[in-house]
Amino acid sequence: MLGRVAVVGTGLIGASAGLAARRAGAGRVSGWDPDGDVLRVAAERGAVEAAGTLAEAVAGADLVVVAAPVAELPATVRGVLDAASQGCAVTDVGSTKSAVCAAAGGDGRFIGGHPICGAETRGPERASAELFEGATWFLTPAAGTGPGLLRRVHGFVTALGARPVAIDPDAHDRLVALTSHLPHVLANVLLNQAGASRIDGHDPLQAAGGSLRDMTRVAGANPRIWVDIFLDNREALAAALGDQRRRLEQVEAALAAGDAGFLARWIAEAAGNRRRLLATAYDDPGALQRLRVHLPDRPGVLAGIFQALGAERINVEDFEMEHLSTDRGGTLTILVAGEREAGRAANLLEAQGYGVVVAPVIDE
Ligand SMILES: NC(=O)C1=CN([C@@H]2O[C@H](COP(=O)(O)OP(=O)(O)OC[C@H]3O[C@@H](n4cnc5c(N)ncnc54)[C@H](O)[C@@H]3O)[C@@H](O)[C@H]2O)C=CC1
Ligand SMILES: O=C(O)C(=O)Cc1ccc(O)cc1
Repeated sequence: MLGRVAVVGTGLIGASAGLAARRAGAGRVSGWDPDGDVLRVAAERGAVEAAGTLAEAVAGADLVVVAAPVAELPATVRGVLDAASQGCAVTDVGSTKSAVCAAAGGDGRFIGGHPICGAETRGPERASAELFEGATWFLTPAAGTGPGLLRRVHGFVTALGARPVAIDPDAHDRLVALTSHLPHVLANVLLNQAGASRIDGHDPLQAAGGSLRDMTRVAGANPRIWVDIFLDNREALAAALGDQRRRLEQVEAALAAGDAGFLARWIAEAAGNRRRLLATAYDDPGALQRLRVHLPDRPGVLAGIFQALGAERINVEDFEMEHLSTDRGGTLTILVAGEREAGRAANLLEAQGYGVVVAPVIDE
């Protein structure tokens, strides 16, 4: 039983938490956001019941979820702890944990939190009750955390479909510097580098293939969130960037020396690491096959393909649609488990007149 929940900051993550809490049977979900329009939309979407003030939202709650931008979290969490009852658990969803945990000053009611999921968008318009399904959700219990309150936050995270993982706040910040903040920095660097270049009159962005698109999905993500995250985690991020620079220098040196052996070993090491990365999302990543299908830009084409695969009971593990232009159509990438299934899917789509390229996701 989730009891009464309050959400402070009803943007993308806060409103998603509200929707998911309601779906999981929370008694009542009240919400507050300093932006009246955001709060109104969150309420219209059924994520929260709008409260007039932070104190009104928090009054009578068993659990408060603070979902404000990282720079606002220390002061907001302190304000929530002042307003909340002695038996109320308080958590947050911020992308960094050290500063907000320090600001809570050892108050046993606060347990930091961070769901590892999201979208390159913001605001309650895009909120979804399913956002947290299957996601890792870090929690930072401390020595003074009350066991009953930890059980409440743990139960809340589980009820939203996520997997709670306990971690020390500083370790959390070093870990996400590597897994999330560094990739976001590099996505912006890659696009700005290609975007600022002209090669013999050509704009590289007009001629980019799948690798640039795949590596820059998160470029340009919500600056209201990401400026705060980069600055708040600047130490761990600087260390990660320093290590990155040394690794790039190794590649530069191998290129200068024509060291094919180094390059082959380096690629093989990355293939092994990619297998371990995918193993967290797929049961047998080695069996995954990637089908690339070029599609015309016409309504119903995608539905037709999925219906045909569904009728043959071919399970689509994952897919992505890359739209090129109205004239050039787009590329559909489908992941299917097993060579036999991939072959069946390719035959089916070729019989419908599509060109299909099949390749293993991990090329041994
Ligand atoms: N977007 C994502 O993919 C993820 C974001 N996070 C974290 O979740 C938090 C919220 O991010 P989003 O929902 O994506 O951003 P958002 O921009 O959609 O929502 C943030 C909301 O916080 C409100 N806000 C600003 N100052 C506030 C204050 N002092 N008190 C209460 N609310 C305040 C804003 O008006 C806005 O509605 C951030 O700390 C972010 O680091 C965590 C995991 C994933
Ligand atoms: O995986 C990523 O880096 C994302 O882009 C989604 C995301 C964004 C912010 C977080 O704090 C956690 C996950």
